[in-house]
Amino acid sequence: MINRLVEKIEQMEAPIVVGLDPMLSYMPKHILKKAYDEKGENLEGVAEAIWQYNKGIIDATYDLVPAVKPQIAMYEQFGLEGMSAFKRTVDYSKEKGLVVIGDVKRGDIGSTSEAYATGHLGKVMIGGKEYRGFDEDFITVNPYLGSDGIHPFIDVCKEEEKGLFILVKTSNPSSGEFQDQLIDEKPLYELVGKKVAEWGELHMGSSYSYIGAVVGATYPEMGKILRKLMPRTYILVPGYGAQGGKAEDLVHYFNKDGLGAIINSSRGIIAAYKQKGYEKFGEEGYADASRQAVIDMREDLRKAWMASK
Ligand SMILES: O=C(O)c1cc(=O)[nH]c(=O)n1[C@@H]1O[C@H](COP(=O)(O)O)[C@@H](O)[C@H]1O
Repeated sequence: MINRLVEKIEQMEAPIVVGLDPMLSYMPKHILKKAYDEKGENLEGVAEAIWQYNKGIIDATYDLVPAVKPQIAMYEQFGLEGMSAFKRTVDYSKEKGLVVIGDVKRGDIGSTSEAYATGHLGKVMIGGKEYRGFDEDFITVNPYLGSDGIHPFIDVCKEEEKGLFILVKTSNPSSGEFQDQLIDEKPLYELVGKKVAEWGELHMGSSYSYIGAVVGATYPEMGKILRKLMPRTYILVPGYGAQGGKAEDLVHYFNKDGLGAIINSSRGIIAAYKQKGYEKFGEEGYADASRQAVIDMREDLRKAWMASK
């Protein structure tokens, strides 16, 4: 799957992931009303609205971007109905040829990680028949429990030709509280980055490993160091746009081949119609606004890359 992701990034000249983090406050009124009229003003109605909203964005952007990243918490908050909107979103995105990164941030003791890996990336056999759970292509994983919490995910990825993005340095303001702590004079995120690179060397696609890393756009100096520490690791970079990450900060997350990083934007794309510069689209045109936001992001990244040469 890492090879397919890299190929799609190259073909589309867009190292961009659309983050599908639907929030009710972004939902255009016409979508909410239609869903409530059909399914009732309840969890089922909300789940229907989420699905319709996502479908509009996927239809408007799938020919421009290689991947989407549905963030499971945004669905989970609406219980089973929300989770079924998550699954519909995963399946539909795959039908449209998108690589799906399930942002699930799992990680536990070995046996529990095994079950998470099966549910999100693998399969179960029941009565001699094969069943798949959420079946994303990649998932995000939290490495804090150590190797035995990570190996079950790697094993399933190897078998299924899928992949991981392991949290190394996160984009949030307090990420340094633990991640920047020094151990033998090295910050923890560097130790984790080294470990991710080691796991990655043993699990390679053609030019990059299918064991990737997450490094936030909001810490560009650390991104630069981590890029060098993990040369063959694909880096998923959240924090562009809404969290303040700028295109010029991101050039060092890429290798000289122009590859090695994929930048996520969630609110900046899916709620573009609410933002300055996109007013002309209005609520009805939210999906067209998201398409325009992808085009603008691609241009922003391209310009910064060219300026760095
Ligand atoms: O794993 C992630 O995707 C992630 C890691 C991180 O360090 N920071 C971070 O913001 N994210 C996710 O990336 C998305 C960022 O959303 P926006 O800030 O709206 O672009 C959310 O889904 C976050 O959960």
